[in-house]
Amino acid sequence: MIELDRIGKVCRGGKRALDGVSLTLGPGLLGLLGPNGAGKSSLLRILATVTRPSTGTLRYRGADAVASPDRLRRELGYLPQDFGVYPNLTAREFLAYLAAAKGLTARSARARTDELLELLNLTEAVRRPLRGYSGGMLRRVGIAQALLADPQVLVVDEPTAGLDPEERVRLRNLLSELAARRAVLLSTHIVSDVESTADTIAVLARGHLLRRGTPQQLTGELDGRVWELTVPAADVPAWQASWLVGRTARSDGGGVRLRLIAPAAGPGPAGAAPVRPDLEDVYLAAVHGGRPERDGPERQPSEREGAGRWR
Ligand SMILES: Nc1ncnc2c1ncn2[C@@H]1O[C@H](COP(=O)(O)OP(=O)(O)OP(=O)(O)O)[C@@H](O)[C@H]1O
Repeated sequence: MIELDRIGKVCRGGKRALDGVSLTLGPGLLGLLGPNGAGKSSLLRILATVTRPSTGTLRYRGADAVASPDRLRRELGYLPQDFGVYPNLTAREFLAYLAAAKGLTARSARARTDELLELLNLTEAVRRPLRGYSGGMLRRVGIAQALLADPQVLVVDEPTAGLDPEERVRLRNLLSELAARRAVLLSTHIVSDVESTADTIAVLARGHLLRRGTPQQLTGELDGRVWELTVPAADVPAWQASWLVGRTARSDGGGVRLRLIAPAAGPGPAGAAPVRPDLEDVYLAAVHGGRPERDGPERQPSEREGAGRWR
């Protein structure tokens, strides 16, 4: 449906936000994971044709969408990260205004607005000005505006930022439902936003696409590389210096349970138990290359230390 081929973006001042990113987007939910500054927003702005790539091509249904963006613009809904509203308008007035700007007739705008207010559970608040809405309600208004033209493609940039856990779950479920009938791209730095709902995951860091696949494929790639063991609390910094440490948890006996991600499959440290990799491990391994967080990318494990250690 949408093909990005070797997309690069150099920002004003020379900063390279994206470098050679190739990605296809089809029906279903694609979760774009990456830390702050990875280039997610830059990629989404290019997809939404708000900005042009410096290099590479963007194609929609086979046609060049940089040279001729009209069709993609008509068929794409976009919720930017810094989505703003007119605080004195009600949700209905705001959506009606945007529907008019998108060229919907007054009649279809009214029908579509009512439908979306219902879908996004905003009917009760419909007479109140937007300035009194919670963060979660405003995100839902943001999703509603992105859905006004019943888009084939929905692109949402960090939509769960600032939401409480309940609102986060509701939004996650809604996006998953919407992805049943269209292509949805959801960017986030929070693994749990996409863990149970994404059909495909892509991991972006430092402007590069590091991984892409189904959650099963990506976790399968880490088989034999994730370990857990309990260590005394005082030893945690030493482990963190030589291993990529994922989740930690206090254990009953006063120690700390560590989750270790090795750069390659091999024997784990003495006393460690192999565990099933999850998407958080995939994300950390991709972003840090399986190395301890403080290490530079060129570091290699010494043979004496075994496959798992980087010292
Ligand atoms: N207009 C711009 N001018 C200069 N640098 C920019 C511009 N837009 C983005 N950048 C830089 O490009 C890199 C990628 O930014 P981008 O906003 O795309 O990342 P992100 O993954 O969306 O992160 P965040 O979640 O923090 O917004 C960052 O280092 C950012 O500072």
